Order: sequence, then C-alpha cells, then structure tokens
Amino acid sequence: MSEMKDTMQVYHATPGGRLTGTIRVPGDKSISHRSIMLGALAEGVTEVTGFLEGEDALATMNVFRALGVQIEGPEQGRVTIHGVGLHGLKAPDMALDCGNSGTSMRLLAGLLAAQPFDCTLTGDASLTQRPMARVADPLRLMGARLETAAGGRPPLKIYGTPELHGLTYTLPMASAQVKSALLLAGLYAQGETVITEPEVTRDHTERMFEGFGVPVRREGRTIRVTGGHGLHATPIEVPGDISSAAFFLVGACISPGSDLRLQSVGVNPTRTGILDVLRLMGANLEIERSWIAGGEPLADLRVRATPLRGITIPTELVPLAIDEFPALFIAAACAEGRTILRGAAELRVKESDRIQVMADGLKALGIYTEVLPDGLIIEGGQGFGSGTVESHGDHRIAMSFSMAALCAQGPIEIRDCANVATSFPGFVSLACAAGLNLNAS
Ligand SMILES: O=C(O)C1=C[C@@H](OP(=O)(O)O)[C@@H](O)[C@H](O)C1
Ligand SMILES: C=C(OP(=O)(O)O)C(=O)O
Repeated sequence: MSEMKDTMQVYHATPGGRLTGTIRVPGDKSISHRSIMLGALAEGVTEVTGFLEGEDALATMNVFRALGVQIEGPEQGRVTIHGVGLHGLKAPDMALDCGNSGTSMRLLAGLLAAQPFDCTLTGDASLTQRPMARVADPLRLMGARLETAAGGRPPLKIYGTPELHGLTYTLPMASAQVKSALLLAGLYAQGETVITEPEVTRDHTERMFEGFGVPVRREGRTIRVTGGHGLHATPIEVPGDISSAAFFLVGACISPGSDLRLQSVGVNPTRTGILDVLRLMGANLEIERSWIAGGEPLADLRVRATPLRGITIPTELVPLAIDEFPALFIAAACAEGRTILRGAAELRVKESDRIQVMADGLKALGIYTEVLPDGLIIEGGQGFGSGTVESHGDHRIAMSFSMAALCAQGPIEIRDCANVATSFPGFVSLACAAGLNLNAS
C-alpha cells in the first residue's frame, strides 16, 4: 500500500477566501481504529456507522481481515464486523502492514502479543522511524516476547505468548497509544493491569471497553482492567474527528468574515484542548447543541472570525490537543503577539518532527519562530508571505499550511501531500466547498 503512494502530490493554495456554511468532517480516527479492534474480539456482530474511510483506519481493517475476521464495508461509513471472540483470531500468512499509522502498530502490538501465534508488524518509511520500545518494554514486563529493529524501531516481530500476566505500570510519557496497548494486552492477562498516566490522555479505549461490557475502574489518572472478560458486540456511532475539525476551526478564526458551522464533532473532554487553547487566544467559538452517542460526547460547533492574541499554552492542555498543534501554530502566526508552547516533546515523534517541520514551513512563509527541545515560540502578527512548504508526508502539516493561505499575501505551495488521505479523505473538496482556494496536482 504505502510503497505505491504518490509522494509527489502538491497542494496549490491561492491567497484569500473565508470559510462559511455548514460542514461535517469525516469520522474520528482513534475511535474508528478501536471499533475494528474491539468489534473483531467481541462475540457477535458489531455495526459501525460514521467509520473513517481513511488509509490509517483501513490499514487496521485490513490487518484484521488478515487475522481471519470477516468485515463488510466500508460503505458510506458503514462497517459490519463479525466478531471472532477473544480467542478466535487466526495466524496471518504475511506481515501485517500498518501503513503510516502509529495507532495501528502500537495498539496491535498489545493485542497480538497475547495471541497463540507469531506475527510481524510493518509500516511505511515514516512509521519505520517511530519509536516502538515505548510499547515493547512494558509489554515485556507482562511476559510478552517482542523484537524491534535497531533503535526500538519497526518492524516489530511478535512471538505470541498466551500466558501474559497483569502489570502495575506508570507511563513515562503521556501516550494514549501506549496506555491502550497495555489495556488490550490486559484483556488477556492473568490478574489485574493497573496503568497510571502522567497526564490525562484520550480515553476512547476505556469508554469502548465499557461499551463492550468489559469493566474498567478509573480513579484520577489510574486505570484498572482485569483479564479474562469476554466482549459483547455493540453498535458504534463514530463522531466527527475533532482533529480534522481543527483545521477548519483555525481557518475560520483567521480569515475575516468567516462564519462556519461544524456538525456532529466528537467533544470528548480528553480531546478538546484545541477549543480551550483557541478560546484563550480570544476565538469566538460556540457549542450550539451537544449530546452523547455510544458513550462519546458530540456537539455542533459554530466559529466566527475574530482577532486572536498570542498566549503561553498551559502545559496541562498539551496532551488534550496533541494532534492539533500544527493547526494551532498557524493560528499563533496570525495572532497578535507571541505564543509559547513547552512540554510538547512528543510532537517530535509523530508522522514527522512536527516542531521542526512546522518551524521550517513557517520560516519559508516569513514567520519568525524559536525552536525549543519541547516546543516552539512563534512571533505572531507578521502575516504569511508566499512560498513553498515541505510537509514531509505528514497529513496534519499539509492541511495546516493549506489554511495559512486564507490570510497569506501570495500563493502557497505545499509538497508531499498524499498522506492527507490517511486521516481526511476528501479534504480538498470539503475545504473548497467551505471557501478555501485549493487544488491538488
Ligand atoms: O490513541 C490514539 O488513537 C492516538 C494517540 C496519540 O498518540 P500518542 O499516544 O503517541 O500520544 C495521537 O497523537 C494519535 O494521533 C492517536
Ligand atoms: C499522530 C497521529 O497518528 P498516528 O500516531 O496513528 O500515526 C496523527 O494522526 O496525528
């Protein structure tokens, strides 16, 4: 899959425009991955609606097909998973390709470590550079046997070990992927698995465990699950992805005259750091309607353009907005005054080094920044010039710089954009429908 990708796709963004009307962004990527994983392990048939038909979630789906799970769809966001039960997965006859998706590889590492067969997890050039020791090390403490390539990188060779035991573990970094890998392994482990996180991170795994009938005890930043509970199929309604909404929220804030509504966006409080940061910057954001579906909160949002001011981003918001910083840096560049981000070293180990790659792109457009080991200082209010930005194959970098064109003085060219399809299929047409002047070649 990944080898065949057109890495030369270029976005051409013409300056100006404003964002108006009502849009709906594609389904949440984190929840889509988990719906396939838990649906596959459940007894019974799980019906999913609103599934993200992006390459990352499809990679997870294809892995489970290779593990012998019958899955129908996706067909307009509908997926039907014929669960095989906790012990029904089959040995794959090839390496399992996670493509560009860190979530797939890390969560699968936990789930597959406990199976009675061996397998190998591989990925594309970007994923192959990302750290896997963060999951392999604690899984080994549970009795798992895994081998990484040099430097703790993929591919990940897993020697299945059905006799895992529970673990009490404090995560060294705020990572929902590591937490989730250990909770998935904990489904199979003898006894209790007790995970404490240094800061609260997205809790979709915990919520979905509860939805599938697995008891989870949560006290502050500690989560407990006991092995051996079966999962029972349950319908899943995937909300719109707030991480995809983020580009439009920022775009509407920074382009005068914008007034945009976003329908059915997931607003789980472990994901709404973007709303808090934008509000602290002075954004005009409204929640027009809110409700709960399948254990996850949703809302219709309205955002109107307003002048933003630079802020020091509270560090407790960092894990709650971790994927939104590329978009927030664009907002910061348009804000009056300086924005300071610290405590975000995790940004350096995403699909690209998002601190350095964003700083380079901002520089190419005439914005002054100071790169910190764990963050970035951005001098706002200088206005974007025109120029060429390298996205380094990182979907969120490509989409963020597309929004910069809304208040740039000249055209912006963004290179290496094909991976936008990993999280946001249809981004260019939705962005154009909302008012951006963007085309891909
Ligand atoms: O659990 C998840 O679905 C995710 C967790 C985060 O990664 P980390 O756990 O590495 O912070 C996030 O960046 C990623 O996009 C999705
Ligand atoms: C970091 C991301 O995803 P993953 O870790 O799953 O590749 C992301 O989508 O921003």
